[in-house]
Amino acid sequence: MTAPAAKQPESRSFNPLFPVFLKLENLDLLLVGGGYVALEKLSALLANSPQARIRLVATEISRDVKDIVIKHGIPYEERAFRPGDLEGIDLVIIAINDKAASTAIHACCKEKRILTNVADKPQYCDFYLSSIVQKGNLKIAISTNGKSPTIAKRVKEVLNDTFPDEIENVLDNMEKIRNTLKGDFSDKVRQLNHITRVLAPEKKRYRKPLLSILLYAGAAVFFMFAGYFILSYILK
Ligand SMILES: C[C@@]1(CC(=O)O)C2=NC(=C\c3[nH]c(c(CCC(=O)O)c3CC(=O)O)Cc3[nH]c(c(CC(=O)O)c3CCC(=O)O)/C=C3\N/C(=C\2)[C@@H](CCC(=O)O)[C@]3(C)CC(=O)O)/[C@H]1CCC(=O)O
Ligand SMILES: NC(=O)c1ccc[n+]([C@@H]2O[C@H](COP(=O)([O-])OP(=O)(O)OC[C@H]3O[C@@H](n4cnc5c(N)ncnc54)[C@H](O)[C@@H]3O)[C@@H](O)[C@H]2O)c1
Repeated sequence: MTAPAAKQPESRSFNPLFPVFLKLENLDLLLVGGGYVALEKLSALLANSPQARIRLVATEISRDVKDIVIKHGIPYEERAFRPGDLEGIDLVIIAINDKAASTAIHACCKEKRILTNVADKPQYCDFYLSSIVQKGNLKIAISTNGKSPTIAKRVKEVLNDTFPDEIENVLDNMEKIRNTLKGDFSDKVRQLNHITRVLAPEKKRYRKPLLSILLYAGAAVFFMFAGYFILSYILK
C-alpha cells in the first residue's frame, strides 16, 4: 500500500507534537517532586491510568501527595533525587522548584535516553501532558503546543459539554457491529463508514459552534485587556 502524501499545515502557525496514548501499566514512570505541580500531574496520571506503574521521590512530600501515594500503593521516598532512581525507568516527570536541580536531573535522563517531561522547562520536554476529555472509552487529548495550558483547559470544558455521555453506548454498539461484520477489510471499512455517516453529515456545520465560542472568548479577553490598559492610562 502506498503511504498517502503528508498534509502540509494550512495555517502559518503549526503544532508539530505527535499525540500518542501510552499504556502506563506497561511502563515504569518516575515522578520527581511532591508539591503542587506533582499533585496535579499525579492526579492526571491516575485519573486516566489508575494502573500506572509510578514511583515518586521528593525532598518534601505534601500531605495531599502523600495521601494519594499511600492510597494507591505507589512506592515513594522522601529525599532528594539520585541518579540511581532512574534504574528500570522508562519515563520521568520532573516537577520540582529548583531549576539547577531539574536541569541536572534532565541531563541524567538524557544520558539514559529516558523520555522526560520537565514541568518548568518546556524546551527540555520530550513530551507534554495534555488536557483530556474523557467520556467512557472516548478520550480526546488537547495541546496548545505549550502556548496556553489555560486555553487547553477551556477547550476541554467546551468539548466536555459538547459530547453527550451516551457516546459510550455508541462505542459499545459499534464494537458489537464491528465484530459481526463479514467481508474483506475494505468492505468492512465501507460498511462502518456507511453506518456512522449520520454522525458527521456536514463537517462545516459542526465546526461552527466551537469556533464561534473560541472566537468570542478570544475577543472577550482582548477587550478586557484593552479596557484595562486604556483605563489605567486615562487614570494615571
Ligand atoms: C494541560 C495541562 C495538563 C497537565 O498538567 O496535566 C498542562 N498544564 C495544565 C495547567 C496549567 N499549567 C499552568 C497553568 C497556569 C496558567 C498558565 O500559565 O496558562 C495552568 C492552568 C491551571 O492550572 O488552571 C502553568 C504552566 N504550565 C507550563 C508552564 C511552564 C512554561 O510554560 O514555561 C507553566 C508556567 C509555570 C510558572 O509560571 O511558574 C507548562 C506546561 N503545561 C502543560 C500542560 C504542557 C503544555 C500543554 C499544552 O500543549 O498546552 C507544558 C508545556 C508541560 C507539561 O506540564 O506537560 C494542565 C491543564 C489541565 C486541565 O485540563 O485541567
Ligand atoms: N507544567 C506545569 O503545568 C506547571 C504549572 C505550574 C508551575 N510549574 C512549575 O513547576 C515547578 C514546581 O512547582 P510547585 O508549585 O510544584 O513547587 P512546590 O514548591 O509546591 O514543590 C516543589 C517540590 O520539589 C521538591 N524538590 C526540590 N528539589 C528536589 C530534588 N533535588 N529532588 C527531589 N525533589 C525536589 C520539593 O521537595 C517539593 O516537593 C515550578 O518551577 C513551577 O514554575 C509548572
